[in-house]
Amino acid sequence: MGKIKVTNTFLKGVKIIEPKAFGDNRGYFMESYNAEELSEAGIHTKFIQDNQSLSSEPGIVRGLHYQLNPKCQTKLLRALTGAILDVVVDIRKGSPTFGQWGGFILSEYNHRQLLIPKGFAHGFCTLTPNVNVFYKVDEFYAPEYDRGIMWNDPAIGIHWPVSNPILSEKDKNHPLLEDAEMNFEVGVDD
Ligand SMILES: Cc1cn([C@H]2C[C@H](O)[C@@H](COP(=O)(O)OP(=O)(O)O[C@H]3O[C@H](C)C(=O)[C@H](O)[C@H]3O)O2)c(=O)[nH]c1=O
Repeated sequence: MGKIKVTNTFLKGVKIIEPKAFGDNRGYFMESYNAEELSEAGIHTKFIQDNQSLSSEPGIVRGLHYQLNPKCQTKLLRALTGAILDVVVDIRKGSPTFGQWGGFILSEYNHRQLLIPKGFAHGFCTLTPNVNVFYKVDEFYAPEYDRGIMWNDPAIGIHWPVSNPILSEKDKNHPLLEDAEMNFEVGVDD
C-alpha cells in the first residue's frame, strides 16, 4: 500500500506511474509492477504480454503505432536503461483531445512509467544510447490489426527532439492522421 504515485495527465486515461524506490548503500529496490497497488489506484488492466526493445542510438524514433479494435492495446511502458521522450496521440473519435499529443520523459533515472489506454497511437524517441524499453500490453500482438501514423504529421505537430531520426522502413511509410484507419470511441469511463 502506498508504494506507487499515480498522476493523471491532460489526456484522459493517460497516467504517469512512479513506483517508490527504496535506496540504500547498494543502490535501490522497487516493485516495478504490483497489480494490487495499481488496482487500489483504479487501474484494473489485465496485462497478458511483456515486450522489450533495444534501441542502440539516440535519435531513433519508433512509432506512431497502434492496433485496431478488437485487438487494441493498453500499454504500461518504462525505460529500463537510458531515456526516451515517450509520445502518445489521442485517436479516439469524440474525444475532446482528439489529434492532440502528449510527451513524457521516461528514464532509468526517474523510474517513471506511462499508462497508455486503448485509442492512442504511441511512439518514442531515444535520448541516449542503449535504450531498453519494457512494456506490458493487454492484447496479444496482431499484425493484421497493426496500424501506424507518420511520426512527423504536421497536423499533429509533435515536438520531437530530432528532425532526421533513425526509422524502420515501416515507419517511413505510414499514412497521415487524416488518412489513417481508426475505430476507437472515447469510453464513458475514460
Ligand atoms: C510489436 C511486436 C512486434 N513483433 C515483431 C514484428 C517484427 O518482426 C519485429 C519488430 O516489430 P516492429 O518494427 O513493429 O517493432 P517496433 O517498431 O518497436 O514497434 C513497437 O513500438 C511502438 C513504439 C509500439 O508502441 C508498439 O508496441 C510496437 O509497434 O517484432 C512481435 O513479434 N510482437 C510484437 O508485439
